[in-house]
Amino acid sequence: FSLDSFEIGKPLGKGKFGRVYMARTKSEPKYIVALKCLHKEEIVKNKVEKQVRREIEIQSHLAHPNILRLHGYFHDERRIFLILEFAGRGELYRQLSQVGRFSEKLASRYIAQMTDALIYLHGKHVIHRDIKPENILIGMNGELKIGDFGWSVHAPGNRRSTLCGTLDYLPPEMVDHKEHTDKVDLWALGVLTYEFLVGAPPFEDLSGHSATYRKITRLEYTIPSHVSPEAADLIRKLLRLNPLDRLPLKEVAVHPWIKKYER
Ligand SMILES: CC(C)CCNC(=O)Cn1cc(-c2ccc3c(-c4nc5ccccc5[nH]4)n[nH]c3c2)cn1
Repeated sequence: FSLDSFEIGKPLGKGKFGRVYMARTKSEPKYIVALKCLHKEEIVKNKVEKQVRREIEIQSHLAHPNILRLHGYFHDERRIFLILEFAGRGELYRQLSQVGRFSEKLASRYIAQMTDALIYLHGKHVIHRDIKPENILIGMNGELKIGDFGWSVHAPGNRRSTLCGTLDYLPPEMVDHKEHTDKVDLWALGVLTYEFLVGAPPFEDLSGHSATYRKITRLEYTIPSHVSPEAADLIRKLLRLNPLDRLPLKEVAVHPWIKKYER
């Protein structure tokens, strides 16, 4: 592949270190993809070439219906191009902000898909570490696709550089810069379940980062009464300070709130 193999369409947003465009292969079969353009000088300037190489290496070996595919990549002297799967219904956080919060049925089916994807990732000793609505896309048939692998590492990981963006999904062990395991994704799954049902993350504190840190490390959150007892039970079993106390993925997959709505 080269840039010449594609007709470039509308911009789909700006991911990390670059922009993403809708694109179509010129030759038959005409394939719609998301073409991400990364600028080499940006990558070098931000000293993330190792991370980008690792992310490309990780993502190119993953194949799961709920994980966004990296079909391939190529580069010219200035840029790296990633040929990513096009997700037909766009960004999950947009859907969530449009409707406010999801029904129990939709939230349960989404969490079941995320659980499947995490079982697959952890089976390959990959920790995602950045599960949040902004990194999840929706496919043509309404299925979720985990996108960005900006922070995935081979377990056990120990994040070095500072995190940018929201802290809402950070588990206590990462707040305290402790060594962490794949159990960080279980915490994030609990935060995601809460946010799908409530419309805001459990430890959100708009007054700033330190307030959010404090709520996380003290496990300060409340579950609104409209959330069903089964969903509340699952949230409580995932949002545990001790990573070893969090419900394992195999048990999440058969939890009553998940079984209740499965197809
Ligand atoms: C190597 C590393 C630094 C980057 C590797 N990871 C990514 O590139 C993660 N990433 C995926 C995207 C992305 C963004 C948007 C889309 C879309 C998409 N489909 C849409 C439909 C309607 C409206 C918006 C849409 N965006 N499909 N696939 C995408 C893929 C952006 N960054």
